Amino acid sequence: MTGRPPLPATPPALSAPIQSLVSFLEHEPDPMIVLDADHNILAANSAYQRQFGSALQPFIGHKCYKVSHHHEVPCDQAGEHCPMRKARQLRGPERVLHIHHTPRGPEHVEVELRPILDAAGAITAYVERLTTVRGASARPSEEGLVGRSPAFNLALAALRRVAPSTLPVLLLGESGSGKELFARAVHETSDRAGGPLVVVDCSGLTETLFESELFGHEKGAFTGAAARKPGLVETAQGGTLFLDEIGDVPLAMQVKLLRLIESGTYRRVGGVETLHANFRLVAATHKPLEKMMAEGRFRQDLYYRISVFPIALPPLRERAGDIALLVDSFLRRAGAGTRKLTIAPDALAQLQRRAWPGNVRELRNALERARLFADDGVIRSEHLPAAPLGQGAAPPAAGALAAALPTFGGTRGELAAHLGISERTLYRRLKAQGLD
Ligand SMILES: Nc1ncnc2c1ncn2[C@@H]1O[C@H](COP(=O)(O)OP(=O)(O)OP(=O)(O)O)[C@@H](O)[C@H]1O
Repeated sequence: MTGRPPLPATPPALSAPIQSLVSFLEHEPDPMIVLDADHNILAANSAYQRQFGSALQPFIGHKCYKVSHHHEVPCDQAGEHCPMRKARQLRGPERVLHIHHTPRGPEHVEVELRPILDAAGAITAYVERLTTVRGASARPSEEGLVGRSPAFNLALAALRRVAPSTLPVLLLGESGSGKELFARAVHETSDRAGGPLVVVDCSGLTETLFESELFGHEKGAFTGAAARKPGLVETAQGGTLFLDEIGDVPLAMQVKLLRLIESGTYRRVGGVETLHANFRLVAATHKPLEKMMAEGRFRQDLYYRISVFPIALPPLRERAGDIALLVDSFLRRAGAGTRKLTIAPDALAQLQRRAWPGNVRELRNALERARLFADDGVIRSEHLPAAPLGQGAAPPAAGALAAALPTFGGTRGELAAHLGISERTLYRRLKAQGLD
């Protein structure tokens, strides 16, 4: 009746309780495996065989770290977190985010490991449930978030923890580091994914505009209000409200925002009716909110409301290991439907050395530009924008300064201008490099 493929041959040593466990797991829709305390895979259910099984890589009787990571030693000896070790200590479940080798290539996989205890309380086996993470890709992808560096994985793991809850999320990161993409991923991984995601760019909105955009207005509320207009809070009903650049909300509006978040109610501009809001809040900023709070530029009560679950998004220079993956993804996106674009190794190396103050957005723009010059479909060094002098990644910048100093005939002020940095920065860098 099940129509499922039979369980694979299991080692004869399986005890009766473990055998019952295996047949129980067979009816689970998620991929699951049973492991012994020595990391050996004893059995796998059909869902696992469908998603992760491969004729080229047998798994029964093999070590989990060998199958999933191609490691020769357990994960904690290869620089990763081993959930088995923690589950053994806790004698309870442990969940981690790993990158696994799969028949499709590397994938972000959430691993939950549970120890199975016998009547005497001894651990007899472990059950591992694997959930493929959607919305973030560890291999080149034509859409969404891509990344697999430790810094990126940390932010992704935090996102996976918070997304299913109703807690507000605060995304902290430099411009172009992916805050909006992360906000989308929070929404899409939450149980509000079927509802709307409403993005509000708080920068550049005056007080009055902010209020009428957010809360809407009644007909005749102000000159030009010819009809009633619903606000973005109303549009976000049942979904997620993403307040981008929340650090730019004027002080006078911060108190209205606080009231909205605290009471869950609001009024349209010019209206008397109290409306009930129903949204999950995600906010983002590149500004130092704590410092602004200390200076009285950001309300403390609002800060504590929105910062329940902060996620720091790494700047691109802290995840240079992802540059090749991002480049590959953007070239696929740019070349979709037309010709295939590739990049020469030295051009890629050049991109990997850059500091990228504009982060992923700047990298994407550099490639967009470069492809217009790549007549034969290969992006080469000469197609890339020249790195601003003194602004590359640390080693070349240091080199640029040391090289410029003896040959530069002008004053220090002129040298600073030539390098595109302030005189103060120049002095600081000279001092740091012992060149002063
Ligand atoms: N991890 C990532 N994978 C793929 N693309 C990314 C990633 N991070 C950012 N991008 C791309 O970089 C660009 C900038 O990202 P995004 O708009 O999310 O940044 P931001 O931090 O919100 O920027 P800003 O603060 O300027 O609004 C977008 O085109 C986005 O698709």
